[in-house]
Amino acid sequence: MTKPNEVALYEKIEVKRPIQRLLDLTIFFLLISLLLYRFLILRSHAFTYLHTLAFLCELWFTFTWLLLINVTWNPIHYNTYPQRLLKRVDELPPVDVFVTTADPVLEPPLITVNTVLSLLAADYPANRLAVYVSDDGCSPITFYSLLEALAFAKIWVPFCKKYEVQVRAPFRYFSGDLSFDGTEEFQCEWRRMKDEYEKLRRNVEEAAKNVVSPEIMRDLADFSNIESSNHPPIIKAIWENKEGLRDGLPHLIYVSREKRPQHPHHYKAGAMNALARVSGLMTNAPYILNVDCDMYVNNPSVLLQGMCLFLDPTIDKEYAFVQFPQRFYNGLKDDPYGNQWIVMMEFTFRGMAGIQGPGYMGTGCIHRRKVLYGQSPDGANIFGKHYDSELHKTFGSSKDFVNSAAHALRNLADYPNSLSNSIISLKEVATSDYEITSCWGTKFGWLYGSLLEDVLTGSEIHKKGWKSAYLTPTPPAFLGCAPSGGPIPLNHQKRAMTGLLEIFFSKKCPIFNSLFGKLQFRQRMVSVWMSLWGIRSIPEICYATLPAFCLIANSHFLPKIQEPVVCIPLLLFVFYNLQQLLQYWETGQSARAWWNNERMARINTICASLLGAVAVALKLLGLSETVFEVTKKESSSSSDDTESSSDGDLGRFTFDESPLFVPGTTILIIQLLALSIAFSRIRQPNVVEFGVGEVTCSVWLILCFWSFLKGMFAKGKYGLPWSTLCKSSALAFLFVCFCIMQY
Ligand SMILES: O=c1ccn([C@@H]2O[C@H](COP(=O)(O)OP(=O)(O)O[C@H]3O[C@H](CO)[C@@H](O)[C@H](O)[C@H]3O)[C@@H](O)[C@H]2O)c(=O)[nH]1
Ligand SMILES: [Mn+2]
Repeated sequence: MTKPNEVALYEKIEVKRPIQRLLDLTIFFLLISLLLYRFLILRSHAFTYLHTLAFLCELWFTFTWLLLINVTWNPIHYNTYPQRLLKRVDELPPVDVFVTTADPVLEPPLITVNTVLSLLAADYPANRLAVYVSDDGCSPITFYSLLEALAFAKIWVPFCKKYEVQVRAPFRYFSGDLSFDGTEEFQCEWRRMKDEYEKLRRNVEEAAKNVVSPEIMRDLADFSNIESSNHPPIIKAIWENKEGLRDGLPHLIYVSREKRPQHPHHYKAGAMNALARVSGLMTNAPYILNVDCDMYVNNPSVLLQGMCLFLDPTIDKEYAFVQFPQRFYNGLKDDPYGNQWIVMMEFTFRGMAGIQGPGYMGTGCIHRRKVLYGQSPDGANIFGKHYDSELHKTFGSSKDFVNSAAHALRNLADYPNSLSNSIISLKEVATSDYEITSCWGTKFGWLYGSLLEDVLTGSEIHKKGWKSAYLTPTPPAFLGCAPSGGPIPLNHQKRAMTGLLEIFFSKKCPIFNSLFGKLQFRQRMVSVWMSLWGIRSIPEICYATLPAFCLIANSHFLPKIQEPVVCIPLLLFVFYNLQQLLQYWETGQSARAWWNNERMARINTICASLLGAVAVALKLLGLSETVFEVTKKESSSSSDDTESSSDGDLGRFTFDESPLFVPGTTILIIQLLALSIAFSRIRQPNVVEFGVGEVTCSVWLILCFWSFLKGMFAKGKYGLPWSTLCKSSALAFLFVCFCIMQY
């Protein structure tokens, strides 16, 4: 598909990475050799637990390596031609945009406001765009902030379009200085805009501190005496583009779905489904873009870019969704928390794009509405029928909604476009018990059952045979806020691992589910690779204890330095790290960034995945439910964002009492004890069984957990709390006793 085509709106280009492929295969070959070596040892010597455990772990590493090669083997790049699109298409299709926010404290409203402003100002006809904000926190402050945002949008949007501003989230735009190349008029307007934005910021921040004037309180009457987890639905059209002006402001709608303690609300997936229904009644656009509240539009042409893939006349098979990468604006130099995911996006998502398509990442994605409503590529619905007169059984009891869904499924554009759709229907579809008799969340929509509703929803779409695309425009399409510190990224990671394991242990497990479905074989392998991420902690922790075990019990699991086979693990170590390093260089990052990510990967698997596995085990045993903990977003737009930490502390790892830090601290203490015991033995060289291999592994692990080592001696949030140190020391002590018993 690389032939240049005059009429095509996009083209797909294979990305050539011969060195990566060569390294992939070399590493695979070395892993197989290591397995062979292990196997021969097990056969020639008597059975030992040590070698068996090492063999099993290495078998696992080899298997996941093979899966990873499958993921990254055929990277694809898409080029899009929005200019051709504008010439070819008279009327662009409508798009509904969903923004989700859940907690005005963890997600400061100013962040949501900026995201909404960047969406209202996107390059797309205003009469074809509607922005829906879902507020799961049902917060008057969020609502009030949106009212304020609207007032500012009335001057901000024309300003952006007149001067072709690139970054349309004001907090980012005004974080830089005025460049003095503009005309005098521009400079004057720039200053006025900046002042107005400052006013908006102050109002929003003061509202968050509950300093709201009485007149405003009148607007907020609906929110009085409301609990965020127990309230009726609140739906308000903040702005309606009544005259349908192309250059006006898009619709802006606030939605807070009903919540009642007796009905599960299914977190974000539940919010998205409620938005799908509300927007179905109001605008019913055939395309839906969704972003998290912190993901602002960084490239104003994103919607046009996406449309290039949906509207291409030469296309043979439609795309179900177009995913943009997750990129972050608050990334620190050299990625100290390993939370910028640049390599992961570039290698794995681009790789998936070369198979059936990238997974859905939950944000920065444009979907076809009918696909979310469960339609298959051949037009059949979830029951395999092409026309269903009993849609109400699927979509719930609202006749108006069923009618709108029928329109969407049949690609009809004549849906009455009015925000003033009867308020009774609107509230009906946003109630907390609406879904009870329907298939929402079970057969279509955003699916329930995992904290990673995105992975689940995306892979169900692929299973129907749909493909998806991955667009990586420059400048990046969206930018969000990456979690930083210590506890926040680990919690974030733990939630992801929990979600993956929930999928793995559910009826939707990619290994068995619809084994003969329309999922391409290699895409199935991608799903398996992804869902297995959650259990990586177990082999990794086992393997991480092997060198320590050997040092204490005076034994060895790696070949000795004088044996020729030592070159297998040695080369494996060299080539693996070389390949990783090359990936960081290829994406324009430093060696330091590579190292930071390498150590964070160890910390994440050993700490976060393990606790994710525990959470899922408790869920499977029926002891507790998994909870979607919203990630804290820092409002770097506020003037007092320096957070009392000096520059030198930027990127420094922080700790709290969370059990997340126990596994890592334990592993570290074990290595330290093991090394000291080993050194005490070196004085009697003829009895020493362990070798350079074991010592190197142990030292490597200490380097990976260096921030924990520093945490042992630091104070405050930079120090490991006593309780964690005690728990970990006790566990490490038990381990050492166990090893000494084997000696
Ligand atoms: O009950 C809830 C909980 C969360 N959210 C929203 O969900 C989004 C994601 O939450 P966040 O805490 O930022 O999670 P992240 O891990 O950063 O999100 C990633 O992971 C999620 C789960 O896979 C995806 O849904 C997201 O799109 C993806 O960015 C935010 O907009 C929240 O406001 C709700 O609307 N309702
Ligand atoms: Mn997020």
